[in-house]
Amino acid sequence: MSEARNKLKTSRRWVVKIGSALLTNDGEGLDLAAISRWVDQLAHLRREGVEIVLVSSGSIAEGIVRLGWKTRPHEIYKLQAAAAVGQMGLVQAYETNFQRHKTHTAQILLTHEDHSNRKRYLNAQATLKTLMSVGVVPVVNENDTVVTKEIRFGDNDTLGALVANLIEADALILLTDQDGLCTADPRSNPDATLISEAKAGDAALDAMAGDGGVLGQGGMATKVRAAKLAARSGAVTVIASGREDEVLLKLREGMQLGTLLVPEQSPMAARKQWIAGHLQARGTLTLDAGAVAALVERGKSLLPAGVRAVTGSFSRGEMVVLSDEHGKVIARGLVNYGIEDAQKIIGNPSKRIESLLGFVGEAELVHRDNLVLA
Ligand SMILES: Nc1ncnc2c1ncn2[C@@H]1O[C@H](COP(=O)(O)OP(=O)(O)O)[C@@H](O)[C@H]1O
Ligand SMILES: N[C@@H](CCC(=O)OP(=O)(O)O)C(=O)O
Repeated sequence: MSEARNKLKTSRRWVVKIGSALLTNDGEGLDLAAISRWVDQLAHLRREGVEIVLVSSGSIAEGIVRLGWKTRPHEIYKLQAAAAVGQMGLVQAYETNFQRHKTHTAQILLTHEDHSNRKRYLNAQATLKTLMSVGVVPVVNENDTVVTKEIRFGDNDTLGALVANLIEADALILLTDQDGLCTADPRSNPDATLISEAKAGDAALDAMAGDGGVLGQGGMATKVRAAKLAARSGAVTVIASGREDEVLLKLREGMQLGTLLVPEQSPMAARKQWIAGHLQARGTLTLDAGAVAALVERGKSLLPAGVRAVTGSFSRGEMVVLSDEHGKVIARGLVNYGIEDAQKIIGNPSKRIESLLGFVGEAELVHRDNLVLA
C-alpha cells in the first residue's frame, strides 16, 4: 500500500465533495437512498474522530425537477432560480439523514469571491472551524444567487479545493459517477484504464481528463485542477465512485480504490496557502525583465522600481497577478498599495515613495512573504 493511501487511515480532516452527476439520479431528482448511505458513512467517520466538511452539488438539478421543468434551461437567471429552489431539498435531505445520527448540519453558501477577499476568507474559515469543533457537519454549495460565472462552468470541484485550503484539510475526496480518473473518458473510450495514483499537478493528467456529462459539467478536467489547488495546502485528493459500496469507509481503511493524487510539496506556510488558493485577482502588475529575474531566480520581493504598468481595481491587501511584459503570469501576491498609489510609485526607487505619496508604507509593492510564484 502506498504511503499516501496509508495516511488516509489516520488523517483527521476531510472535505468530501459529491457531484451533480452522482446525486441526481439521472435527472430524476435527488437520489435519496444514495444520500442516506453516504451520510451513514460520513457519520461513521465522524465517530472515528474525522472532521468532515461536505461540499454538495445538486441544487440546480433538484430545482429543475421541483419546478416541473422538462429540460435544463439555458438562461442563467432560470438556473439561479432553480438552484435556490433545489438547495432547500438538498439541505433538507442532509439534515434529515444526519439527524438519525444525532448530528447537526449547517448550510454554508460560498462564492469564489469569498476566498479572494481577506476579511470574508477569515470569516468563513472561523465559521467552518468552529462548526467542526462542535461536531457539526457543514454542507457547502456555491451561492448561485449572487454569482453567474460559477454556474456557467458548473464546477464545485474548485469550490471543494478552496474549502480544503480554507480549513487546511488532509484530504479532498471527490465522489463522482466513474471509478476515478481514467486514461481517457470511459464514456467514449471503452478501453480506458483507471489511474490508481499520480502526482497532483502532473501535466500528463490534463491531457487525459475530459469534460463532464449533462448533469455534472466540469468533468475530470476540473477535478485534476482541483487536486492541484488542494495540493498547495498539502491535501491529497481522491477521485472515486460514489456508487461503490461503502466507498468512504473503504478509503479510510486504505483500500486501493479510485485515483489518488498526491501533493509533490510539503504544506506551505498558512499565509502562502491563502494566496495560492485564491482565484480571483483584483488587478495585474506588469514587471520588467529585471524584476522577473529578481523574483524567480533570487527569491526577492517586488519593488515599485521593477513595475512598468498596473491595471485593475484593487485596494491595499488585495490579491494581484504579477505578469511579465508578454502577459505570462509569474506570481500572485497581496499588494501593499491600492491602485491609485501604485500608479504613482511604479518605476521609482522605494526611497521616493514618501515624496510621491506624502507617506511611506512599505518599501515593497508586494513582499516576498505574501507572494507565491506561478
Ligand atoms: N479521463 C477521464 N476519466 C474518467 N471520466 C472522465 C474522463 N474524462 C472525462 N470524464 C467524464 O467526467 C464525468 C464526471 O464529471 P462530471 O460529469 O462533471 O461529474 P460531477 O458532477 O461528479 O463533477 C464522467 O462521467 C466522465 O464521462
Ligand atoms: N452549485 C450548482 C452547480 C455545481 C455543479 O454541478 O458542480 P459539479 O458537481 O462539480 O458538476 C448545483 O448545486 O447545482
